[in-house]
Amino acid sequence: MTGGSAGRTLTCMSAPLADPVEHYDLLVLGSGEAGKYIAWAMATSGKKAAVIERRYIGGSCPNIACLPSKNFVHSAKVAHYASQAAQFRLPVATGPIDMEVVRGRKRKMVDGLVQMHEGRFAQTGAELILGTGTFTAPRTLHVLTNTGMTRMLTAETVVISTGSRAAIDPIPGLLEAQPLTHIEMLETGQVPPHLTILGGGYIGLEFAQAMRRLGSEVTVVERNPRLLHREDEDVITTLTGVLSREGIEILTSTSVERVTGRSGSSVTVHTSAGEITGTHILVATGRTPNTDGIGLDLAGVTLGKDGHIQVDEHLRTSAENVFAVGDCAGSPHFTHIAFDDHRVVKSVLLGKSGSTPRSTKDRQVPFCLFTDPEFAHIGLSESEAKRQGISYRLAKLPMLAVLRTRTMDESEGFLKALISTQDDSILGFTAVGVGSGEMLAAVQLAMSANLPYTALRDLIVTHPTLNEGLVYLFSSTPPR
Ligand SMILES: Cc1cc2nc3c(=O)[nH]c(=O)nc-3n(C[C@H](O)[C@H](O)[C@H](O)COP(=O)(O)OP(=O)(O)OC[C@H]3O[C@@H](n4cnc5c(N)ncnc54)[C@H](O)[C@@H]3O)c2cc1C
Ligand SMILES: NC(=O)c1ccc[n+]([C@@H]2O[C@H](COP(=O)([O-])OP(=O)(O)OC[C@H]3O[C@@H](n4cnc5c(N)ncnc54)[C@H](O)[C@@H]3O)[C@@H](O)[C@H]2O)c1
Repeated sequence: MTGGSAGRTLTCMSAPLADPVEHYDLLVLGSGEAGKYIAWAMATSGKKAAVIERRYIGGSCPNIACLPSKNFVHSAKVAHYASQAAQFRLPVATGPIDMEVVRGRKRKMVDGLVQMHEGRFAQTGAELILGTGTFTAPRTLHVLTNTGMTRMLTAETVVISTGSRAAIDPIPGLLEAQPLTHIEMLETGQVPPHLTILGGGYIGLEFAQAMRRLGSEVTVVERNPRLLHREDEDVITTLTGVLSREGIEILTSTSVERVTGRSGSSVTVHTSAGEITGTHILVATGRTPNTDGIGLDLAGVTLGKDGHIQVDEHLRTSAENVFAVGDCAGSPHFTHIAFDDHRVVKSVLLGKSGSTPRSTKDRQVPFCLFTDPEFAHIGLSESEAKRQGISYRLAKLPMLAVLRTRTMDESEGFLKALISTQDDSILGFTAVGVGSGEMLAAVQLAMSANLPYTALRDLIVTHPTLNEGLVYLFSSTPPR
């Protein structure tokens, strides 16, 4: 190991000392969802394993992505409830939101999650090396540690799990405007008076509603004709209606030509639909994989056209005994998919000899957008079925018919399922409504177990729960 500048001066006086090479069974670059679980599993099975992480212990999800954003979403929901206090004949909460308090609750949660991860490293014996890793040769990583030391590491097996970052389009003036990404948004200590959000996808919509409920004026600029443009029309109509009624300005089919000013004071977005002047700008226009500048060419790892690492169905890269997982490997950008990637690689590394390893082929990709109401989906969508010419029977139910929603005064949305015309299998399920993300798993389980829709239709489900809605939904399936 070499030290900082003092150490380097000493070595210059004689022949430079190379770092001793330290050998591991497994090295993981990046401590995100898939990587950390692989390292913990390998260490638990007696292997010498280490994870190199430059900043976020446990990866994006607990530090700067899913969990802190859902923490904000929940604070915003509480603020929304408070704003409806009069309707419930409760004392009315007044005054603006103290964003430092909102951020403080989020920071406390994140601190707890980081401690939890540190505990898991200690418990499993996987080494956590805090520093930045770069490949210098196949399965060889140079690490500049966060304390200024350098280390040279090799391993039998390497897993690349470097994630992705917010894409910033080359729009004139955008970079100079110092826009917020989700990272800065989640660290803001003030409610932005007027937040302009570029992108009407997952990140854009979750933040749009949360920040509106916390007190911002919000404008969403989306280049496509619709928000969430890949989703079914009824999903988009419902969510667009909810967000508009909450006072969010939505501009679709709008292209951004240039940006002037600076986020944090005054910033103007010049668009095809005119100028929008706000105080802050948030970019939420997609993700760029973290695959540049880490020596992947020296490691023999091939990239695809979009910058993701090329992998096979077992997440093997072009380099022998090197795997890539999660966002950087082009897996659908969800934490639960990264978690499944870990199962795939674990089954290759630790599976019983002769057994077929798990694969990414044809796996289910459920997802949930955490707006209020939530939007959750699994399997075939109606628009996709039409596009592919797949016939289906449609069961559809307004959330108003799920009686639990009436007790909460949260009856917006619907449930729908696509049922095969050949047999009784469930092809797809979509829910827009309160608790949709929780309801999804029951239908998903039926689908993965190849149960007919009648299994859910005929279940005795506790009354009054949201899942009871599934009984009514599947009872409305048209006959074959
Ligand atoms: C705002 C936001 C909200 C989201 N909400 C959800 C949600 O609700 N549900 C959901 O399923 N998904 C959500 N996602 C997506 C989800 O966060 C990602 O798909 C998931 O975190 C990807 O995990 P990963 O392991 O591939 O990468 P990451 O978790 O990003 O891990 C990569 C790690 O590698 C480190 N790293 C990178 N390069 C190096 C290097 N050279 N040396 C050392 N370390 C390095 C990074 O610091 C990082 O910690 C959200 C994403 C964002 C941005
Ligand atoms: N609840 C969740 O599971 C969750 C939450 C947040 C993020 N994520 C994951 O993170 C990923 C990234 O989220 P995201 O919102 O950045 O990407 P996204 O792909 O979901 O949405 C990006 C949106 O920006 C639009 N866009 C792109 N360039 C634009 C421009 N120049 N001007 C205006 N609009 C533009 C696109 O048309 C698209 O609608 C998601 O795809 C998702 O996989 C998941």
